[in-house]
Amino acid sequence: RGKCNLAGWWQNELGSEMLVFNANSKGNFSGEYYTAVSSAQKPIETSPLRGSQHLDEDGKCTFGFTVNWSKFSDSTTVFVGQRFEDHRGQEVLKTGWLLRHKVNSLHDDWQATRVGTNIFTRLN
Ligand SMILES: O=C(CCCC[C@@H]1SC[C@@H]2NC(=O)N[C@@H]21)Nc1ccc([N+](=O)[O-])cc1
Repeated sequence: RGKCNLAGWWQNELGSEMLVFNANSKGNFSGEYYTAVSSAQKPIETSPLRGSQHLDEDGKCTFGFTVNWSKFSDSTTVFVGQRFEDHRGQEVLKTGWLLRHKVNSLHDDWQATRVGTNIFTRLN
């Protein structure tokens, strides 16, 4: 883990928040995701995340994690990104994501995957 400790509370520009628990010696971690936005029909609920990170000493580790939108939505998001420190030494997680929601037939598969980016900073 060294300088690349992702554990703690993060927020992104959408107002979503996530709590990341300490990674183990293999770089695997888990946590909880509280999305501020959703296109699902049911009320938003806390959802589990699982991921893995590199354990670079320089603090610029890459990582990925999957959020299973548990009960409120039949969908899954995978985030992939890297940790940086900005000019003020503030930690930033630059991420890209793919959001796959369940569709009822192969004919609808074309519309099932959304893509985007999120920037996370530590929740003060
Ligand atoms: O809405 C959802 C589940 C919640 C997704 C939140 C996304 S994850 C990437 C981005 N970063 C965040 O912090 N929050 C958003 N599932 C869903 C989406 C679309 C449809 N659909 O039918 O179109 C159904 C369910």
